Amino acid sequence: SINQDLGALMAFKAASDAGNKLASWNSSTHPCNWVFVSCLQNRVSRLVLENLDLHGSMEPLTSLTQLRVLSLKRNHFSGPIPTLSNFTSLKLLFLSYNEFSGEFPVTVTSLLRLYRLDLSHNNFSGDIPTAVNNLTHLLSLRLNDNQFSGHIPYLNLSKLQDFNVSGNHLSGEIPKSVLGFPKSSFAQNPSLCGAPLVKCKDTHPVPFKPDGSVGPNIASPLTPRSNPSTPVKNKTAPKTPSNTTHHHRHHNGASKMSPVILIAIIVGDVLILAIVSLLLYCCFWQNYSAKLKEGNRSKLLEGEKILYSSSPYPPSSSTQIGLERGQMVFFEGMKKFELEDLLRASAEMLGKGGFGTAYKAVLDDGNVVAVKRLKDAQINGKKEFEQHMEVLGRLRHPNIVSLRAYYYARDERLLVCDYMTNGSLFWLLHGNRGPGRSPLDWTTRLKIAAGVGRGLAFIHGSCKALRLIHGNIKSTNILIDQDGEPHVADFGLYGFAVPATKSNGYRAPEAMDGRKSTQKSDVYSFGVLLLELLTGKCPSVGESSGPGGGGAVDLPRWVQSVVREEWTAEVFDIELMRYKDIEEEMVGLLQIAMTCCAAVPDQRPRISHVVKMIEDIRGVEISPSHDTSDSVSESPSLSG
Ligand SMILES: Nc1ncnc2c1ncn2[C@@H]1O[C@H](COP(=O)(O)OP(=O)(O)OP(=O)(O)O)[C@@H](O)[C@H]1O
Repeated sequence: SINQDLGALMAFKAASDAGNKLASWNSSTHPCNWVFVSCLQNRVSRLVLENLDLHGSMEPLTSLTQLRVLSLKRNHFSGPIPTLSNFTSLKLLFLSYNEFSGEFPVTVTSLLRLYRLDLSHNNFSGDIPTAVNNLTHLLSLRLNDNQFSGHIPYLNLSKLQDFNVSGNHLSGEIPKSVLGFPKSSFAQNPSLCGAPLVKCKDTHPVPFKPDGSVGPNIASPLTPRSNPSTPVKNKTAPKTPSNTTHHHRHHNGASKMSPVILIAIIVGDVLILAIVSLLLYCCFWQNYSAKLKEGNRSKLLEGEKILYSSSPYPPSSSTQIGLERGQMVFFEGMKKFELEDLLRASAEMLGKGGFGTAYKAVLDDGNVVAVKRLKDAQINGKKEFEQHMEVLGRLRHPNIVSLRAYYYARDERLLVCDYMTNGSLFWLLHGNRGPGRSPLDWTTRLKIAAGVGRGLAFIHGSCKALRLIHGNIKSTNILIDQDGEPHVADFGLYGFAVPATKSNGYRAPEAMDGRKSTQKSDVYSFGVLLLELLTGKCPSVGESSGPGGGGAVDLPRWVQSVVREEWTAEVFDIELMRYKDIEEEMVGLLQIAMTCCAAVPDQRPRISHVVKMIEDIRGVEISPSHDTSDSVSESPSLSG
């Protein structure tokens, strides 16, 4: 009960807090209200006591049976770690930067829900036990900067993304199962050898699995996570007997062959492979890239040609510039220019969407704008188009892309908007996944979620009579400006669209059968966008518009299919695993996203309410410059 938790915390304070840093812990108040303590269902679930000059033993804490998160990082705890078997709910355990000593705390290996274990920067010694393999959920294992010795055991942890044993006294060859981790994961172990460190001098035997078979490379950080469209639980393929015998057989067969023949075969294979690759490169790639360049150029020229075909005549200087075949209309905040200026501007195609093609245009005066050439679609007539633009052109909000001008002619319709220098959210989330990518950190994602919500809430609330909707919320329509602020683009074009019949991954179920979108279907799409931010997965079913971050998925259905306890380990973007203490915020946003994605439109909240809920997640204005809670953990060894 909570009284038992209170007793444990008071005993711990009495034993460890000589400096009285926990002065406000007082048995006459409820422990769930104490600093550094969080509760779930009236039990202590989270205790983060970092850098508080605490000493002695953590023993009294071991009776907090409902603890999920425990961090005692950067204190002066010493001696062996007590028995931790009572922590059956524990998911994150951070004991780094203390003076703990003794053997690896083997009772930790019975905490089957654990997915982050950080024992780094202590004085642990002895072997790293093979029993760490019991911790099948482990994403992060840090044992660096201790006195561990012996071999690194064979690790069969398929989810492991972050692994560090550097700065110990480990010896022998690095097992193949952890081969994919970088050098820094193993550095400063003078007797450790094999890839990615220097080759072993003696031919050490390949490390064997506990059952004696040769270990395949399972725990590589490059191993992709399971495909979310497949059933979620127990995705680690069990090692079948045939599997292991195969490795055995291979190993035995190879050992019978003379090393010279073996080397000759390998060298031969590599040579053939290299020649074939070179030929393929010469034949196809050069051809392909030439075509690609030509294709882009011709598209641009084609665009320009059509633009020039509706070439203007000397314009007047009034707001509405009269043209023989069309009119350029400017809205507030745009320095007037002539259509000719636009046509003369150097243009670069940004992309093609459902409504037309977008270009970046640099005007003579250096102003950069985005120009969208609309396809014919369902634009009924000039009057209707103009009325629509008049409404859109007046909308101004820090989180929407401002429409600055438009041009209407019989066969040409252009929209001129602010150009957003940092591209779309789609590219920030899914582009360039792989080495060298800088991931989108958690605070930025939260800030984008709140900003997009505010932009959408503004659109929904801007014209009560018209009940404006966006109709096409998706990550390519969220553009980021030079300050990293998100802007909702392409609003209001929905009115020109043919009613949709197919899913694009974001569309609400009721908006797919030809029915009109509503503000509630916008909320659904916004919910999917939140799931995209949280999972890093691309929801664009059937629309391959770029490199997806792990395949296209029906995100609401997938998240629903994962049991809640597994959300953290299964659902969240692996790139977010490097940030600490954000689990509750992520779960909070996930819950909001799922409410937005309710199947019945009436059960979805209004967007203004959603924005409030997002802002309440952190309780302070969400801005990266004031961020303190996303501490990037030291040397994350994620490589993708
Ligand atoms: N104002 C802008 N500033 C910067 N880039 C833009 C701007 N408008 C569009 N883009 C870029 O051009 C690309 C194509 O945009 P466009 O709006 O034509 O298509 P889309 O968003 O992919 O699809 P849809 O037409 O269904 O909205 C977008 O992915 C975006 O990156």
